[in-house]
Amino acid sequence: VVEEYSEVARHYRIKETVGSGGFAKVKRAVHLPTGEIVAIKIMDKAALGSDLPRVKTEIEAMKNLHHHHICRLYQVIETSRKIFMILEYCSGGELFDYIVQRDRLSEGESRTFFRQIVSAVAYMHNLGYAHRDLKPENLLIDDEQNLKLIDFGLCAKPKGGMSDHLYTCCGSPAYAAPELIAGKSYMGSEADLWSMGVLLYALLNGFLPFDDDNIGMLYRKIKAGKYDTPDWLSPDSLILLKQLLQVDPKRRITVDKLLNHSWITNDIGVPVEWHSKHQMSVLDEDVVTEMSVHRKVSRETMKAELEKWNYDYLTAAYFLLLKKKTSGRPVRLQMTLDSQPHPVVAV
Ligand SMILES: Cn1cc(Br)cc1C(=O)Nc1[nH]nc2c1CN(C(=O)N[C@H](CN1CCCC1)c1ccccc1)C21CC1
Repeated sequence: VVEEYSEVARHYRIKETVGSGGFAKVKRAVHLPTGEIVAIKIMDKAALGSDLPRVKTEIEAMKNLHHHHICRLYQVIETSRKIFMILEYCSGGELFDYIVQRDRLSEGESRTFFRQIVSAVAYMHNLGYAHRDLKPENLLIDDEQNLKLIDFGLCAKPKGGMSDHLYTCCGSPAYAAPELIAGKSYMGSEADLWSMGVLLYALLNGFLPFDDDNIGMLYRKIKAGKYDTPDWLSPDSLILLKQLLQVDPKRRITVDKLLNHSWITNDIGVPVEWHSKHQMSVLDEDVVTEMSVHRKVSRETMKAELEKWNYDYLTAAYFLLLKKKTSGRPVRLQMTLDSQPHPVVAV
């Protein structure tokens, strides 16, 4: 087992497990060169079996998705038996647990979170991706109360663009759109909007619009599209829920219409900004300086290496130094294990 972790252990000190799912587990870790906290998603290739393509899908998608409300991928390490995804750490855990702990959220808090979800989904849809598994378990809260979207194993980027239809039935039943469970061909983007309706309902009520222990009954409820409307729901939120939980996908609201929807802009006044705050085209000069000095190479050499975006330890060091800079911490790399001078034995 040791050799499986040797590559990871060179740059990371692995801490406790924060989540374990079917074929993967997630551990908190420290990135030794910067001291930054990260999350490492560890998957055993043998245990993955036929699910291995999902991991490749997730990795390829995350390499193209750079957004402040999408969990960032820093590095990928593949050994003979394991795949390690080094990802952004969110200390607030899952939105799901946050809602459960509070029973339900106020309209104001629901709006703050929902705007962040709209921002991430609008960014994805405008890049031609559909998430297809939107639910509170896949939204993490970071240390600044920002939501970060995770789990892109089911996301799709139809070859023919967003107008192309998808066929694979996937995602979690309670959040699945009627056309998806009807087995019809469907648009990933339209299915995402339905899931956002289920999400908004869960934020505002603390329970699901369609729920049943019997999967057949659950499907019938979803296809009927009828849900309870507790008296604490405002008229505006009822209107928005109705536009999202439209059984006919062609009549369902699109994410572009959501950006300046009256419920979305209530009390805030401005539409949702979906463009990414992360820009990838220009490398940050301070970070390049620190890295080129630390590795004793010219800035040009370091820039050329970084622009390959290999998602190796250089990519991780770049992103984590940049995160330090934006958080106002010093842009400094510590000596890592392999570049540490060997301990001199005290004579
Ligand atoms: C729960 N929790 C409590 C604290 Br404090 C921090 C966390 C926490 O999970 N933090 C965290 N930061 N970054 C991540 C996580 C969890 N995490 C995850 O990717 N978590 C998902 C959660 N999915 C939701 C539905 C099924 C599984 C996961 C996927 C596979 C195996 C285990 C967990 C990442 C790596 C992106």
